Parts: sequence; structure tokens; C-alpha cells
Amino acid sequence: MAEGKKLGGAGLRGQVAGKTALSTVGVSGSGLTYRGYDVKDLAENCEFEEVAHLILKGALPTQAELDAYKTKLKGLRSLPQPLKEVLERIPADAHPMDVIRTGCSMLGNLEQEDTTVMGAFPTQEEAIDRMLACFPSIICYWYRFSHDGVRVEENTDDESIGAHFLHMLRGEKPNELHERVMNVSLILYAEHEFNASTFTARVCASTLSDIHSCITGAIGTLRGPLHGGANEAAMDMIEKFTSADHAEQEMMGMLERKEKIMGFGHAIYSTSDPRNAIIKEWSEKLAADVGDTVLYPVSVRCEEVMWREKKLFCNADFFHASAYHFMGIPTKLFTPIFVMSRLTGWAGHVMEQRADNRIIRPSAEYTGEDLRKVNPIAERG
Ligand SMILES: CC(=O)SCCNC(=O)CCNC(=O)[C@H](O)C(C)(C)COP(=O)(O)OP(=O)(O)OC[C@H]1O[C@@H](n2cnc3c(N)ncnc32)[C@H](O)[C@@H]1OP(=O)(O)O
Ligand SMILES: O=C([O-])CC(=O)C(=O)O
Repeated sequence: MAEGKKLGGAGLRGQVAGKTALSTVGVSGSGLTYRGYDVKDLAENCEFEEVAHLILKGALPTQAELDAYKTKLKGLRSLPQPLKEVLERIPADAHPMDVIRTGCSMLGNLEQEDTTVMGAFPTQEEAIDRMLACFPSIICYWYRFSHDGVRVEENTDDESIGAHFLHMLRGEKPNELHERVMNVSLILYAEHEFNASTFTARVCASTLSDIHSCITGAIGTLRGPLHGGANEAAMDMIEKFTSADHAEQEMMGMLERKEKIMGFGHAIYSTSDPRNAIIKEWSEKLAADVGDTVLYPVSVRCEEVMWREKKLFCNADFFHASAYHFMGIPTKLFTPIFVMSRLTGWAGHVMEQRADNRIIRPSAEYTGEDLRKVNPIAERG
């Protein structure tokens, strides 16, 4: 697989389905850029809110713009009471991706985007900022209420979205390391060209539907284990391994049985996913911080075995599993964090689609029956 991934065949692979100025994926083999900036550069030098500003408003902010943006987002964290009531009715064993999907949809009922003039979307930026600010509140409000019986305070004084999320989740402010890792993680997950969930959002946008419908559809698409759900699936796998040797033994068995191993491979990248090296480094730092001697070495061995045996590499999701785990984040909240971040990419693409729209409607190759007549019902069977 490493030598030239074939971009063709099923799944629209390799076909250009539209234009974007938001990102490039794998253009120079394995690179990822957001509006011309290398993701590594952004992850090293920016906060998530700067990257959100870049994606949604077109440029990295000045200090004054960033301060104003963060203050604005901070003021939009509260949830409307009817939304809280809906969240309180969702059981603890619901899938958190279903919760955030429902939360987004309910928000769209309570705070509808203005779509009264067809094709004009005068409140889209307001609606996007609101979702960016309150998605962490939706996730944590439901999680803390259903699991701990606590009605969480959605208005923390945390400056960043990542710290705000961890604060609500745990009831205390995160340390600097955890806040930094959240920033990096949210930056890495923010945008990725025409991936499946973003394409869903663009298809929905192309019908001139409202922004909450576009994002709700995208959340449903991200949920699957072949896409965003892979970080949770990877965690479920690695936590079963008791040592690096055990991991190797089990992985070899899975490969022999031709099982899919979550967190590996990619539809576009051919030799590596540039986000992996970055989150792997932070996972190693977090492992040292918590004194881990199992999960990180297990993860590294999985990476070595997959490359040695199949030339398959870790995608963005694999080392996110251990990194989030070391920060004490429950596995079932891994993919909702992805939503908190990818919302920026989805929304950027919706605005881009709306600005130069033609309804997305591909064709199918028909493989069914030739033309035939309807038999009277008494003669069928
Ligand atoms: C943030 C993200 O969404 S990143 C993606 C997250 N998803 C995962 O981690 C799920 C696991 N990975 C996969 O299922 C796939 O690699 C995908 C969905 C990401 C990409 O799918 P495709 O582009 O169809 O894969 P690709 O064409 O490279 O597959 C080539 C071969 O490698 C195999 N392969 C690919 N990934 C894996 C894997 N993770 N484990 C085992 N085998 C794999 C395929 O089965 C295929 O084998 P075949 O030729 O015998 O059929
Ligand atoms: O691009 C893809 O197909 C999947 C992916 O890595 C992402 O959405 O981040």
C-alpha cells in the first residue's frame, strides 16, 4: 500500500467532486494544509480558536481579533432551557454521538437559521459561532447529568474551548499540559477536505438547506467506525492488550483473520498521516506524565506491527486514543470531541458551497432489471 495508493474505483476515490480553498490533503504525498498553512506549523504555534478563525473567517486573527473572538465565543456557552430538558431525557447508555446529533438538531429548532430569502444566509456566521461555543456544553451537560446526576454549569471562565470542555467534564480546571493537548488535538481534527462527513455537509448545503441540518448530517456520518468513530474503536482494542508482546500476538491473529484494525490506513494518504506524528508525541508526553508503562508501548508496537506486516500506518485517530485516555477522558466522548473541532471544517465547507452553489447530484451506474411490466397482484408469487 505504501507505494502509490490507487486513487480510483469505488467510493468516488480520486474523483474531483468540487472546489475548495480550505485545505489540501496528501498533495505532496502526506502533507496537510489549512488555507496554505502546514498543520504542523499551526499545531506548534496556534491555539484552536486561531485556527477556527482561519478556517471560518479566512485569515489568522490579530491578537485583538483573537481576543474579541474568544470573548464572543465565551458569551455563547449557555444552553437554552428546552435543550437542557431534552438532554436530561436522554439515557446514560445512549451513544454520545447520538446525543450531540440530537443536541445540534434541537438547537436548530430553538435558534433557527434565517433561510427566509432563498439562497441568502444572513445569520450563518452567528449560527456557527453559537455551535462552536455550545457543543462542549451539550456534550458535558448530558454526560454529567446522566452519569453523575449533576447539572453542570456551562459558563466557566476558561479562555479556550478545550479547557472549558475539560473543566465541565471533570468539575475542575485542567492543567496547562492538558489544555495544550486539547488545543493541538482540536487543531489536528479541524479540517480535512472532502472526507465523508464534510461531503455530507456539502451535499446538504447544496440543496440550500439550513446550517443545523448540514451539521446534523455530518455528525451522523462522522459517527461510523470507518471515519471518526475509529478513535473509540482503537481504544477498545488497545486497552485489551496487557503488554507490547501481547499486542503483537493479538494483532498478528487479527491480520491473519483479515480483520480491519481501527486507527490504521487512509483513503487519501499513502505512507503516513501527518497528524499522527504530532499527536503521538503528545501521547508520549502524557504517558510520562501519568507514569504509563503499558498503553503507550502497546500503541507503539501496534504501529510497528502494522507497518512491518501490511505497510499500513496510523491515521489521526490511533494515538488520539491513548492521548485522550491519559487525560482521563471517557472513551465514549472521543468522537464527540472530534465533532467540537470538525464543526469548523464542516461549517467552512457549507459557507464555501453556498457561495458558489450547484445542487450536488451525481449519477449511478444501473445494475438492475431490464424494463418490465407490472403483473396483476393475483398472478404474482
Ligand atoms: C479521521 C478519519 O476518519 S481517518 C480514518 C479512520 N478509520 C479507520 O481507522 C478505520 C480503519 N481503516 C479503514 O477502514 C480504511 O483504511 C479506510 C476506511 C480509512 C480507507 O479505506 P480505503 O481507502 O478503502 O482503504 P484502502 O484502499 O487503502 O485499502 C487497501 C487494502 O488495505 C486494507 N486495509 C486498509 N485499512 C486497513 C486496516 N485498518 N486494517 C486492515 N486492513 C486494512 C483494505 O482492506 C484493503 O485490502 P484489500 O486490497 O485486500 O481489500
Ligand atoms: O479524509 C478522510 O477521509 C478522513 C480523515 O482523515 C478526516 O476526515 O480527518
